[in-house]
Amino acid sequence: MGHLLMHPAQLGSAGNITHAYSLEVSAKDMPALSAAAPRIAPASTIAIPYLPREDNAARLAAAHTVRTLGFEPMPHLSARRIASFAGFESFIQRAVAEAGVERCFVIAGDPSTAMGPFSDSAALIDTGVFERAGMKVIGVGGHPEGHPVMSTAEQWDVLERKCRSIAQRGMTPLIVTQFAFDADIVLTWLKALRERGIEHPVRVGVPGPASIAVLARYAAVCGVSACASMWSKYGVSIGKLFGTAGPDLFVERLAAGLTAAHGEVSLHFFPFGGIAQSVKWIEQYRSRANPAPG
Ligand SMILES: NC(=O)C1=CN([C@@H]2O[C@H](COP(=O)(O)OP(=O)(O)OC[C@H]3O[C@@H](n4cnc5c(N)ncnc54)[C@H](O)[C@@H]3O)[C@@H](O)[C@H]2O)C=CC1
Ligand SMILES: Nc1nc(=O)c2c([nH]1)NC[C@@H]1CN(c3ccc(C(=O)N[C@@H](CCC(=O)O)C(=O)O)cc3)CN21
Repeated sequence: MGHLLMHPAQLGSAGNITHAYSLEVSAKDMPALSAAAPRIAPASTIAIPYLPREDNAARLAAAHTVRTLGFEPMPHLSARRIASFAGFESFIQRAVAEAGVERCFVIAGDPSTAMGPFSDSAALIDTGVFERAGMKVIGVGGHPEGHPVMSTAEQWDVLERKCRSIAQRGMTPLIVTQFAFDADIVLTWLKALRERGIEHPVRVGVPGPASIAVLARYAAVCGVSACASMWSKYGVSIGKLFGTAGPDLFVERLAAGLTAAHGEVSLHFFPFGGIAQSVKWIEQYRSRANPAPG
């Protein structure tokens, strides 16, 4: 991925964990992305979640905006929310034609039953629509905290199969994990992933700085655990469940724990507190990790 923008001297130093980060920005937040764009490295990946209240026109317009701003749009496709094969195929074809989309992220989605013909993300991959449209990278979800319906063995099996299918279709698999508040759980999961011989790049989901109330609400909506011990590890004391919290301790712990055995790892930010706040947090983290010489 040709967007090395840091000075070569910075590579390999502590601040490097934020290098080539990606951001998740929904269609309604495109004005905020445009405002923050000068502070984000050109060609950065911007994921566009498949939110239930947005339609395909809004998602395609967002992908176009991302491309126009000089970034790499990565639309999400939520298998269970897609009503028809034709709708799926035309969305992908239009994403390519109108926004030059080359990467997509597939996920089952939260509905307990499929609204159309696709009950899981493998079903989308197996249509062949992605490679026929010229897609280059397909992202799949990683679940370091576990999965509500699958056993651990099933999770690895499903992840391996999806990655194999993407590669066999001539595309590059990418694993993007659900956000989490406990870096140790992510490190353990990464090690297990590599021990299973899954060597594809991983983007670790990181919650952007936000009020603790907002973080707790997103955790609840997304089924992410946020118990007292995790809050405390995240740097939020239980007597102080107001105010805001950033991923400082999470990212520091992750960066400190990463070794060559964890393979290629970068960060994917969920800017729950707003795009500008996440970008500012990353700038501040970098300047702390890589103080200006002199
Ligand atoms: N702690 C939680 O509550 C978590 C929830 N999830 C949810 O699980 C989904 C997993 O997505 P992928 O990894 O792309 O799985 P996937 O598309 O690869 O599907 C794997 C298997 O899980 C089943 N499955 C997936 N989502 C389901 C759901 N919402 N209800 C019942 N069965 C489901 C599928 O039918 C399939 O058998 C996410 O969309 C998310 O909604 C994921 C991780 C954590
Ligand atoms: N299980 C699961 N489902 C998801 O949809 C999901 C994840 N996990 N993990 C990460 C991202 C985060 N996503 C989300 C989830 C919910 C909203 C949402 O409901 N937004 C509301 C505001 C909610 C609030 O502030 O409480 C909105 O109106 O945009 C947005 C993005 C999508 N993703």
